[in-house]
Amino acid sequence: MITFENVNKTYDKTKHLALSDVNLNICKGDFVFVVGKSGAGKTTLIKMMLKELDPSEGKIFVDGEDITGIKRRKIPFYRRKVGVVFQDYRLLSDKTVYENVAYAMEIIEKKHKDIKEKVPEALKMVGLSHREKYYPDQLSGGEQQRVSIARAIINDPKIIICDEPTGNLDPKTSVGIMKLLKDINDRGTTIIMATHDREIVNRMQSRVITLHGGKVIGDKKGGYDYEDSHI
Ligand SMILES: Nc1ncnc2c1ncn2[C@@H]1O[C@H](COP(=O)(O)OP(=O)(O)OP(=O)(O)O)[C@@H](O)[C@H]1O
Repeated sequence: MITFENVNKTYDKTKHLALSDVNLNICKGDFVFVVGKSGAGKTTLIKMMLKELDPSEGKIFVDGEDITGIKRRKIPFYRRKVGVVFQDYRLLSDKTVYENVAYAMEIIEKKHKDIKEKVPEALKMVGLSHREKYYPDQLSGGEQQRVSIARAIINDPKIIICDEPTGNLDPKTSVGIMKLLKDINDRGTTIIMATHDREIVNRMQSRVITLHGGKVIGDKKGGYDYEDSHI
């Protein structure tokens, strides 16, 4: 589903490699954590999957397509395959919960009838049917993150990429968000999640890709229990 082949990234030609010879293969339906200390390259890796950054060298394939070669005008079509969840939710403050989720369908010109049918379904899935008419600033952090997850799934992406989705949430709320992401994964959506949260990684016992200094230094199923002292 996602393949990195010999990917290198330098932001500045005179500086070090932000990613160095990264080779990865993520399969359909995987739940993958990307971990590593600050500056390890997690965000760089994620931005490449979103086609916000291109590798300096190497290739990235997503769902059989070489995304390094996609023309600029085709990028919005590529991004429809990928849902995104950020640490800071990124909801539109002047739109209600319903409107925030509906907007993701409106911008790709989905029919009004489909929007009316699908948005309530997505809000039900994330447990927020009763908050449809609320604005983001009337919601807790956990509720705002649920809205952003509803927005991420509304166009049925094959992949959801999460950058520190629990970074602003307390442990109990984080557990609820992880349960929701696991439910979405159980329905067949591939999930890639960058996180610093060891407890969550240990609890999930899923695949963990560890980056250090831009290199993949670990890739195995289990917890965040690397012997490597600098992680
Ligand atoms: N726009 C940029 N220009 C120059 N260097 C950058 C840029 N963005 C990131 N870097 C460098 O690339 C390396 C990897 O950064 P990246 O943001 O991917 O790490 P990260 O693991 O996501 O860190 P964090 O956990 O703090 O978000 C770091 O050395 C960083 O300084």
